[in-house]
Amino acid sequence: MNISFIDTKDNPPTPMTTSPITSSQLPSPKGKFVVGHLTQFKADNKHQVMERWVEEVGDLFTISLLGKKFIVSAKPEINKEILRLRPGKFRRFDKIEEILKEMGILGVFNAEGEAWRKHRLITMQALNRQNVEGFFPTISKVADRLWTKWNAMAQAGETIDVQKEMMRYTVDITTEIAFGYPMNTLEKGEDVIQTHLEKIFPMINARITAPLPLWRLIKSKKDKAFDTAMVEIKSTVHQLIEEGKKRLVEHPEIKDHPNNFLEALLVQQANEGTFSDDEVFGNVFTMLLAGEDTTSNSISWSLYYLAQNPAIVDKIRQEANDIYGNSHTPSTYEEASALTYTDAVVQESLRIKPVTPNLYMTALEDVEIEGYLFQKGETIMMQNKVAQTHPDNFIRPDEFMPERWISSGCPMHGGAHSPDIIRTFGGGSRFCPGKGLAMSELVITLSTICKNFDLELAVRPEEVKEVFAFSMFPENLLIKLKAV
Ligand code: HEM
Repeated sequence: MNISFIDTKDNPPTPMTTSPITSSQLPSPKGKFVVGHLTQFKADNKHQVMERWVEEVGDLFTISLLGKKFIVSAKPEINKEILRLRPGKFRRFDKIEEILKEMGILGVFNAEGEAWRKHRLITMQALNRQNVEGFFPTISKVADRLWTKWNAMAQAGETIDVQKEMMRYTVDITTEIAFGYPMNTLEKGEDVIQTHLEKIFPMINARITAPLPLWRLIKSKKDKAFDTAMVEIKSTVHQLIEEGKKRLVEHPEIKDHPNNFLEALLVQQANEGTFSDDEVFGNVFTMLLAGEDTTSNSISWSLYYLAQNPAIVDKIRQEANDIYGNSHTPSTYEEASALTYTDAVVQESLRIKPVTPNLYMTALEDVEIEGYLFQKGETIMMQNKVAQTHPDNFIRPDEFMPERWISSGCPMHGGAHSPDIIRTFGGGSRFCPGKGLAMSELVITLSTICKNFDLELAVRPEEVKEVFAFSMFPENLLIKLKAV
């Protein structure tokens, strides 16, 4: 049975000067009796469902999932303020903390309040500019491996399953940077850690978005496989922690120049004793969780557009030839940093296809923002992609135009351009600390690919679907390559 909620799209509630609007006064899309909007929300493209609702009822509304009310906000000024008011007045949706803790993961992503600060500090140090520069040889080595592999695939006329390939590529980079584990899934195929991670990541998403925690009552085959994978990963990382501690004693100079994130955490643990082994594990695992899918899916989305825009590929190639003409990949961090056109391509891709189109936050107290009152305990599902692809903020928003990020020579000069509303990396004090590393990986990878190959979509553009599972990825993205 369908019931009608108030639809106030043509006549939205406007904040009065004296009493702010509360969630009970907000409109709602049409839902179903008892389950509310659950049936539509269960889809793996729930971000698109919510974007459709924004078109139907406006940019601030409520939905109901099994009787629990959630606020959906696509208002950039409200979302920015919510992100800014953490950790004091808002927190990440508590289900994320609950699920990760249940899995034995305690790190910067799911810590809150004061506990979060100590995790944040060390994460920021480990991912600072100097260390990102130090990670360059790892990225460059794996990019070179990608070139070797894709060159062979191009010669053989093979079709490339981009998302799958990019997962392997970034897991190789991230595991080495996170804990010095030299994985080579690109060339050697299956790796025991990779196989476990492939079971763990989708399950985290499934549990965070599950309406009921059924796995606590009865364990499915997948739940059992997940438990085994978690035990294996923990034992591997704890073994690496022991080896790292030994290295630190044998080579005290590591204290000044930790080679990876795990070593940086162990130095902190030895100096201040503020981190338990479980917290060291939690943060190393968080690096994998936060840094892998996001980066690999962002590269995949960029390739989706590049495979349809040979003129942009030409420009990236031209820039690569000018800067590092004789090698397959940039040879130094300085060369990679000079790839400004490629950087613009990356920024455009992160604008138009943010792999994190939504972020969920809960109010820790009553907070009034822009005439709306968010009450203690209410959860706000922020839909940030909407503003990033809206004509008020970006001229011709649905077109892939890297030039909009280059101020000199920008053909859209004078048109709408609001870089401040981009939330692909979040905002406020919990802004993504891995942005520098991610940008570096993206630029080096795209430059390497375009310098060496012409790309062509092997499917029609409309056959590539946006799917959301912890982050948003292009399903069915197949391309063909031709070596140049
Ligand atoms: C294109 C790639 C990436 C995207 C789009 C991305 C996006 C995000 C977003 C949206 C958040 C939440 C921010 C907020 O709540 O305000 C976040 C948090 C985080 N990201 Fe990233 N990320 C990327 C890559 C990385 C990488 C490579 C790493 C590290 C290896 C990383 C580590 C983290 C961590 C540790 C947090 C939690 C920070 C905190 O809660 O204080 N991310 N990221």
